[in-house]
Amino acid sequence: MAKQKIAVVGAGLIGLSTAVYISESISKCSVTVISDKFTPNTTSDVAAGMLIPHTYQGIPIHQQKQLFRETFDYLFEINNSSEASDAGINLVSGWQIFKTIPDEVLPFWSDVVLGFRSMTEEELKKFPQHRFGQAFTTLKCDCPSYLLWLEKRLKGNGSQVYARRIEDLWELHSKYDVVVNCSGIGSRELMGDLEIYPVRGQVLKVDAPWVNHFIRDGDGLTYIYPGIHNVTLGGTRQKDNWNLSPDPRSSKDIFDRCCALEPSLQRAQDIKVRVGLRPSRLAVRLQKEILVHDGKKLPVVHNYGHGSGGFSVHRGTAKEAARLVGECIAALEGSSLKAKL
Ligand SMILES: Cc1cc2nc3c(=O)[nH]c(=O)nc-3n(C[C@H](O)[C@H](O)[C@H](O)COP(=O)(O)OP(=O)(O)OC[C@H]3O[C@@H](n4cnc5c(N)ncnc54)[C@H](O)[C@@H]3O)c2cc1C
Ligand SMILES: O=C([O-])CC(=O)C(=O)O
Repeated sequence: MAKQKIAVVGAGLIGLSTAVYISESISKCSVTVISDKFTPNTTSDVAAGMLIPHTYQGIPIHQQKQLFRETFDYLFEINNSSEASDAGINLVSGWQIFKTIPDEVLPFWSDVVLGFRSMTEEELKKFPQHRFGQAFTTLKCDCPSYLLWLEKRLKGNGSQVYARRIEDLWELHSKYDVVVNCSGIGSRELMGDLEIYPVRGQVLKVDAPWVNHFIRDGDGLTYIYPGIHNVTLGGTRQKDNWNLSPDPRSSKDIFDRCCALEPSLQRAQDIKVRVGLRPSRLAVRLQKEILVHDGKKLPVVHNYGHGSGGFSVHRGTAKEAARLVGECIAALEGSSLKAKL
């Protein structure tokens, strides 16, 4: 039987990781990634890349935990291999601190990260404004390195990668059997999905190599995340704001908030400002859809809407998207067999 041709739209974290999963798990297909932007110009490049889950209101907690666990285990294996530095993956320990005791003292992901415990009184002395904290070790991606590594893996296994903007998924019908839509915030226009909205995030990427412990305020607004090449200082969360230009007042506010938690950051050098639009939705859209037009059918698998947590769940959602692609291929093969009989 001829190989089924799969087009993946989008070359951010979700498109590339989904394309890698499909190409490495389904032998009877060829994979092509088509995207208008590539690293270093995607939202995924702006992210801090920390594996700390955000809660999706529209997904049952046990499923979110499973998506996180699959992603953590996958990246932990890379971290423990000689690929770690090429892939830009490292382990990082640190603190999530709270001004008041949170409702969830033990979050659902506490037994997936490593060594989760409450902070001691001694540790909390560093943060006089905060009353409670969680200490743990998790993984961090250097996002541009990880995206390049995924792209290299894809090209290495014979997949194709093209730069092109898609206005309508039907453009792909004549050449591809199944389309996988990983266009992130682009799905608002491409699919007319009004459930997806941007949450603007501005961060600073700074040089401060002496900072090697992460600090995250539990309010989710202020964070200091040391990575392989720089430290990410955050942030902002501005719902429905599409502005990709850096705002100098936000930069000063972020810097001041981070210095209040880690005063040594006053000496940080080489400060770069980055802005990204989190593709936010009540739940990730991880679903099969058969588009029908003029009697023709186009099987589509959607995988978009990861909001603030794409890095934390990407491998899990890639696996589920690949399973749905497998179902589409089985249905196509079944119908072509029927047509021959
Ligand atoms: C400031 C900030 C910090 C973050 N920190 C973290 C973190 O620490 N941990 C975490 O888990 N998550 C974090 N995130 C969230 C994470 O970045 C996102 O969830 C993730 O990057 C989404 O990936 P994506 O591939 O869906 O989107 P994108 O990276 O936006 O990729 C979408 C792709 O689709 C392409 N595309 C769109 N429309 C079309 C079209 N019509 N035709 C062709 N191509 C198209 C785009 O060019 C792009 O290549 C952060 C986000 C921000 C903004
Ligand atoms: O909240 C965090 O710790 C980082 C993040 O995911 C974001 O800014 O979206």
